[in-house]
Amino acid sequence: MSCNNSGSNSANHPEETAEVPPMPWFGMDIGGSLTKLVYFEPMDIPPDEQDLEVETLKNIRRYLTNNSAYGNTGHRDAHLQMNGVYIGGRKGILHFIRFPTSEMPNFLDLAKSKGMATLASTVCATGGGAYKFEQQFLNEVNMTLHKFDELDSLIRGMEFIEGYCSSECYYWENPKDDDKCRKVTFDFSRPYPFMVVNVGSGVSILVVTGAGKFRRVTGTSLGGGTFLGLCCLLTGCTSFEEAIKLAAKGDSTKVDKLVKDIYGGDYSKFGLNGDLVASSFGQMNLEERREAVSKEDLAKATLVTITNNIGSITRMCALTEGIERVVFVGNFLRVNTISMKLLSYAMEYWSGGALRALFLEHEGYFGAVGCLLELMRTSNGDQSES
Ligand SMILES: Nc1ncnc2c1ncn2[C@@H]1O[C@H](COP(=O)(O)OP(=O)(O)OP(=O)(O)O)[C@@H](O)[C@H]1O
Ligand SMILES: CC(C)(CO)[C@@H](O)C(=O)NCCC(=O)O
Repeated sequence: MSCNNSGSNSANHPEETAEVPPMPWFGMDIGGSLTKLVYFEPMDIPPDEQDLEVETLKNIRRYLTNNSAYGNTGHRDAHLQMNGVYIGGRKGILHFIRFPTSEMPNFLDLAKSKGMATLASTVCATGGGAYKFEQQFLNEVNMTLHKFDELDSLIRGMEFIEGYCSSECYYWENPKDDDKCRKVTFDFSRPYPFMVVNVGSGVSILVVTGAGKFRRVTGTSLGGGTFLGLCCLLTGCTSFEEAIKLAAKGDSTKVDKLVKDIYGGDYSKFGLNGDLVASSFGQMNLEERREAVSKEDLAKATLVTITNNIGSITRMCALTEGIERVVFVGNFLRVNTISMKLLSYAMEYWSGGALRALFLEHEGYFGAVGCLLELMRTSNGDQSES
């Protein structure tokens, strides 16, 4: 990940250097589908401190940084790694790790086996799971979770990373044209006001008006979890990656009813192009149509349905709020250029070019980063939210 360190966040914040908690430094976002773990690996350990460093701490560092897969389901996103980051007056590397939240019992076993319970470390967590798993963390690894709000953490993490990486923010140019479509870096140094659409299991839509100033406008339960759940039901696939691969090969127009299927062409009076979806899954009431579709078509139709619904709600919010820039984040967008391009096109098309869809490279990790930053303010643990 190419990040310049000249952003405003590369300066050491006074509150971050005052008194810092003992290592290891983690930020954890325990979501409805995925748990995101951001680990700060210090690169400036003086030799005398290296000698003093407890074996457990060294082992944890080695284990996390030497592997990119943990068990069957944990992954480190090495392509997102950020070098030369200053946090809490220390210089180091940020590592980005994820695993399914359903694997939490295995994660706790692993943490126990690596000796986490013997370290006097503060663990900061956000996301619903910080509340749901609080007791398990205490009982099984003797860890008290310091909990932070997921949306506060999200915004804090976005501001930090955007200030660090000049190429973090981008948009898709010519999203409808496969030959001309390209990813273009967007200068997001003067961002306010903007909207954030966080597409996780469910979707939260926020309006951000200044540094750390935001409100949650609305949300929808039809999100990334819905796409994956429906796709598993309809196609028999068993993972997000598989669902996206199927969708990439499918044709949703065999599943959906288009305006031209109803009108025979455009519905010109109200500007509805014939190729527009009039009714998602609208062909599937007929047996012969059902027999003619493949699981690839069904996966694509599911992806298009969920994405267009998110796009439609977003557009209405942006209109109501009078906002022109929308940043889409969340792991639903992971390896999912189909949805990013659809959202880009939909924002542009329906707003007559006024709205721009923006995306961030560290798409699903901002909550965990924000949480790690909060850790710097909790050396004595008194900032935790109840
Ligand atoms: N490897 C994966 N396994 C499961 N889901 C994945 C994976 N990669 C991407 N996804 C998608 O990302 C979504 C989860 O995104 P994210 O991690 O941002 O949300 P979350 O924090 O789990 O959910 P919420 O914020 O609603 O609690 C899933 O619903 C799925 O659509
Ligand atoms: C419940 C959360 C905030 C958990 O991250 C998220 O999944 C969400 O915003 N769901 C949508 C809830 C709604 O209908 O507004």
